[in-house]
Amino acid sequence: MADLWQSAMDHAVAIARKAGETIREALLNDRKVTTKSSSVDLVTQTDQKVEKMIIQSVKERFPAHRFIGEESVAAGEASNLTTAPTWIIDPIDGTTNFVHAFPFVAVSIGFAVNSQVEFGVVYSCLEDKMYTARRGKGAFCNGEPLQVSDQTDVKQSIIATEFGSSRDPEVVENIFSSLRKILCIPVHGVRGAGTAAVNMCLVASGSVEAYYEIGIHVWDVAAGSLIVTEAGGVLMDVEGGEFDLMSRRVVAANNKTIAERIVKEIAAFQPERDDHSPQ
Ligand SMILES: O=P(O)(O)O[C@H]1[C@H](O)[C@@H](O)[C@H](O)[C@H](O)[C@@H]1O
Ligand SMILES: [Mg+2]
Ligand SMILES: [Mg+2]
Repeated sequence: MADLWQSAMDHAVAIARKAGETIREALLNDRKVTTKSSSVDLVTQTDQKVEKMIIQSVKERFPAHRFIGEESVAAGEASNLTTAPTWIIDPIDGTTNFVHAFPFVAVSIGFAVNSQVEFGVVYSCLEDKMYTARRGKGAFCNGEPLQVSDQTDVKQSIIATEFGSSRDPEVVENIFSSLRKILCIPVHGVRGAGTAAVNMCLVASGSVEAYYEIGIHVWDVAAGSLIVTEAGGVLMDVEGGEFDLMSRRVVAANNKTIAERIVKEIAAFQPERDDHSPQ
C-alpha cells in the first residue's frame, strides 16, 4: 500500500536541507541577536526567516495542513496539537550554539496526525547529518540505519542533558540536584550538544544511552521522539509515566532499564505545558 505521508516526508527532507544552507550562510554573515522569555533565551533574524521559509513552502504544497512553529508561537500563535495533520517546526534548534558558532545546530521538523508523530526530520546542518524516521519504517542518518546502544548498566553509560533557558533559582536548583545525583550513580559521563534534537539523535545513534530535560517544547522533541523509538529506543516522562509531547518533559533512552534508572534521580518539576490555555 502506498504510504500516505511519504510525499510530505520527502518535502520535509528537501526543505530542511534548504533551511540548513540558509543557516550555514547566515553563520558567516548575519547573527543579530534579540531575546525572548529571558536574557538567555535567544532568537535571531535567521530563526524567523527560516521558519517563514519552511511554512510558506509547506503551505504551497499542502494547503490544508496546520503548523506549530517555535517563532510563530513566540509571535502569539497558539500551540495546540489537534488531530489534524500538523507540522511541528523548530527552525534552529540550538540558537545559542548558532550565535556562538558552537558547531551543533539543527533544523527539526516533526509531522503529527491524530496527535501521533508520523515522521521526523532532524538536519544537523553544520555536520551535514540528515536524520530521518518514518513511523514503523526505522530511523536513518544520511540513509544509514540507526540503532540505539545495547547497554543496560547505567554505570557504563553516558547521559545527555541541558541547562535550558530558565535562570529561576528553584529551576536551577532542581537541574543541579538531578545532575549531581546522576553523575554520582556514577555514570561514565554527562554531555550536552546544546540542542534537544541532536541529543535525541545521539541516543538513536548509540552515542549516548539517554537524554533527559525539563523545559523543552514540543518543537524541540517532536521529530527526535520518533527517531529515538524507530532506532529501538524508549520515551518516558521524567516521573516514569507515559511520554507526553506537550508536557515539556522528556526522557529518551536506549531501553527501559536505563530510562527507569535515570528517572529515580531526576528532581521533577512541571513548567507550564505547551497546550496551556492563555489567561
Ligand atoms: O531555543 P532552541 O530552539 O535553541 O532550543 C532549546 C534546546 O533544544 C534545549 O535543549 C535547550 O536546553 C534550550 O532550552 C534551547 O532553548
Ligand atoms: Mg529548540
Ligand atoms: Mg529554535
